[in-house]
Amino acid sequence: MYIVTAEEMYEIDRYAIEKGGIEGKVLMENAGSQVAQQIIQAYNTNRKLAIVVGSGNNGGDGFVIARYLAEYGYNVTVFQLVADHKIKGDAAFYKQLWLNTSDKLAHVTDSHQLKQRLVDFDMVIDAILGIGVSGAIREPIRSMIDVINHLPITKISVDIPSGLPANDGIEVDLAIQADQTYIIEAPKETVFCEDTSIYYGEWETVKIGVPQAAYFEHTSRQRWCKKNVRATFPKRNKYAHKGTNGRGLVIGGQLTMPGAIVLAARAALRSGAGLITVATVKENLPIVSSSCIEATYHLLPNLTDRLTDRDLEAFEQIDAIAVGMGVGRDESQLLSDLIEKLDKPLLIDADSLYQLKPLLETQLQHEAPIVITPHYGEMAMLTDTTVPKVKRSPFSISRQFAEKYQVYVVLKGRHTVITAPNGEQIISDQGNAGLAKGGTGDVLSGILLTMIMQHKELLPALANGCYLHGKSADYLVETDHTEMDLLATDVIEGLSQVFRTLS
Ligand SMILES: NC(=O)C1=CN([C@@H]2O[C@H](COP(=O)(O)OP(=O)(O)OC[C@H]3O[C@@H](n4cnc5c(N)ncnc54)[C@H](O)[C@@H]3O)[C@@H](O)[C@H]2O)[C@@H](O)CC1
Ligand SMILES: Nc1ncnc2c1ncn2[C@@H]1O[C@H](COP(=O)(O)OP(=O)(O)O)[C@@H](O)[C@H]1O
Ligand SMILES: [K+]
Repeated sequence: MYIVTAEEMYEIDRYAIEKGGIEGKVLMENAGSQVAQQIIQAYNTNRKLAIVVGSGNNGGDGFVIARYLAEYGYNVTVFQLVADHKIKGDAAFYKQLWLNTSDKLAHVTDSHQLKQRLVDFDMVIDAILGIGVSGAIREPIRSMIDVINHLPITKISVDIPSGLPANDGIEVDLAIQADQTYIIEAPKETVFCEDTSIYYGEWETVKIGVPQAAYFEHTSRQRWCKKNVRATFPKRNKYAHKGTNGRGLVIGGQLTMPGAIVLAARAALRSGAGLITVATVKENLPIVSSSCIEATYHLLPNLTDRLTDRDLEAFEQIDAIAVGMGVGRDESQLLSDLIEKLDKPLLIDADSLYQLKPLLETQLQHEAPIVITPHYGEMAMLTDTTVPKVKRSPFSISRQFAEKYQVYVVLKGRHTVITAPNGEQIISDQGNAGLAKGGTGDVLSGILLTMIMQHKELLPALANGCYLHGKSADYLVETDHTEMDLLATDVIEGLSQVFRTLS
């Protein structure tokens, strides 16, 4: 499933019209009829429906919906919130079709009037503003949105809750708080941003006949589903041996944080790595090795000093490295050596992201790919901004960072945004609030390390790793656990169930 900005959606519509040969009117008819079908399936006909329409094509969709629902037997009234001359083009055409069969069109020009008129209704269908919204919401629409939000009736938005921007990075002024949104064709970026997803309520997409080719040409952002995992997950070779399944190195677990590296190592092994070596400090060897007996060990005097020739030689056999889980935040020569002296795919997580920050000022001398896995706080630190700004702009901040430093970015959260150095993006929205607990990020790093070693292409590798991690948590809260008691170690154990669903 593709995810779009407003500009991309307009380009996609244009493609459908100009190259696909589908008239704009047909697209609007399809949009309205498809939304009406969804409403027919979800809500019975004894409801009294108000459809509020604005000046643009979103309002045009509203007139089409009105016609279909009235034909089906609903009691429908359309409230036009703008002057007649503002309704133009296809929207005006569908307004006329509505008037040909119904006299239930009321002009409402102020919010008091709207409030009085809507008290008799059970449900309001919001076709006031679509993706064409720009700037602060102007009066009288502003007060009207406020009135609708305060009505104790079901609110259904068409395409996008009116007032909400489609693109990330824009501060929300005022928007309809919908119970349900029927999104036309493709979810917009704000569906997946923490501060804005709430406005959509439940959401579903309706297809209106836009050719897939339009998406290939105009967007490079998609939501990762089981279908994508199945299509890209590498098959286990019958004749595989441990060497062919990847030799990974995890570096971390200083004195006060031995658990972090155990979680990463065990998660890497559970997700299919052939061999995992844990590089950690001598003092922690007993606890770490007894918790992960399948791994091999490489001892380091501390986790910040330069790597010796002996270390570099030992790491030469390694296919990929993950560093940062419980290494502490002191300045690190070790991280610079990993970047400059070992040309292996390198995943940088947790504390090592703090150590990476000063190194970003000089060009990163690393041919093999670098993957960083920050949560919002770490991303805010890396980009000298605030957590609220990262939450508002997860797509754009990730893209700017990935393109500027030519790294892969896995920005972790309820919706994890994965970005390639060329700006291509994937959203992974599996998982639940049970994952909001210390250690789950370490588990993700271990899983991602294995995926990096086993896939040919890195973006699907990272997306598949995030899918496994989130799906394991989802499976666990549906069976033996809840969002309260779920532990990072459980997420490792849940992986086997997820693998079963993939075969
Ligand atoms: N071919 C197409 O373009 C299709 C468009 N569709 C619908 O059309 C919508 C987009 O249509 P439009 O581009 O006409 O955009 P809108 O329907 O969002 O309307 C934009 C108009 O709203 C008003 N407006 C914008 N910002 C405002 C603000 N801050 N305060 C008050 N009023 C404001 C302005 O009059 C502006 O011209 C989509 O969301 C979707 O619902 C669908 O019908 C499918 C096909
Ligand atoms: N509410 C949530 N819903 C879904 N996933 C979540 C939620 N909270 C956290 N996660 C996931 O859990 C992991 C937490 O990582 P992180 O914050 O680095 O944890 P830690 O550093 O303690 O191991 C990330 O993969 C994130 O996407
Ligand atoms: K709307």
